[in-house]
Amino acid sequence: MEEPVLTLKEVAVYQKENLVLKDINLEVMNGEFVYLIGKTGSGKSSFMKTLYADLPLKQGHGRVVGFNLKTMEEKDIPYLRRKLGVVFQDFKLLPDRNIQKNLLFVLKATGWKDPVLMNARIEEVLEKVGMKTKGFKFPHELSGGEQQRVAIARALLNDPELILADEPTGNLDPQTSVEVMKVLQEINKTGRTILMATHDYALILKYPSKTLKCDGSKVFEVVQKAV
Ligand SMILES: Nc1ncnc2c1ncn2[C@@H]1O[C@H](COP(=O)(O)OP(=O)(O)OP(=O)(O)O)[C@@H](O)[C@H]1O
Repeated sequence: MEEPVLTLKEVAVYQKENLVLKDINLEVMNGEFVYLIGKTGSGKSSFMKTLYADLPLKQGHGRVVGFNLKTMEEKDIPYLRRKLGVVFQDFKLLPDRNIQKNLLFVLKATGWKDPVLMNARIEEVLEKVGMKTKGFKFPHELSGGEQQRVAIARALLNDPELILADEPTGNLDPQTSVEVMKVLQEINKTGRTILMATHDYALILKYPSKTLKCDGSKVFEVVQKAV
C-alpha cells in the first residue's frame, strides 16, 4: 500500500515548554487537499512549523514525506525542506533582487548547477502560476496576489511531495484570494498534496475539501456544514 505523505500518531506540539496541541492522530494521502482551520492562537502555525521541523517534535510519532520527525537530525532538515514547498502569509521574497533571481537563489541553495536547466525550471514554475512575463520585476513592483503567486512558484521549484501553505491568502483581498486559491487548486489537480492553514471560511465554502480544526488543544476533522 502507498505510504501516506504525512502520518502523525499521538503527537503533541509545543512552543518551548508550553503545550499548544496534543493527541494529534492524522494521515494525509498523496493528492489530498486539506484545510487547517482554527481561531487566532489555536496553534495552526505551530502545527505547520512542526511539520517543516522549525519546531522539534518532542512527543509522539511523526512522519513527513518519508522523514521521521522524531529521530531526524539537524543536518537532515535541508533535505526534508527540499521535499516540501512552504508558502507563507507574508510571501517572504528577497526584496533586493528580481523574481528570476529570487528563484535562482533557491535553486542554487538546493544544489542545482546547470544554468540552462535552472533557467528552464524557473520558466516552467512561473508559467504554472501565470507569471512567466514578470521575471524581471522586483517584488515591490508586484501586487500582493502576484507576489504570492511567485512564492507558490518558488515552493514548486524542487517538485515537492507536500505543499504547506500557512494562511497564503491572509494578506490578500477576497478577489485576489480566489485567484491564488485557483492556482493552488490547479497544482493540486496535477497530483500534488496540499495542506493549507486558513481563517478564510468563504474560500472553504467555495472550494470544499477535507477540513481539520485546531480547537481546545486538539486537532479534529470537521464536516463541511459545521465549519
Ligand atoms: N515563538 C513563540 N514562542 C512562544 N509561544 C509562541 C510562539 N509562537 C506562538 N506561540 C504561542 O503558541 C500558541 C499558538 O500560536 P500559533 O501562532 O501556532 O497559532 P495560530 O493558530 O497559527 O494563530 P494565527 O492564526 O494568529 O497565526 C499561542 O498561544 C501563541 O501565543
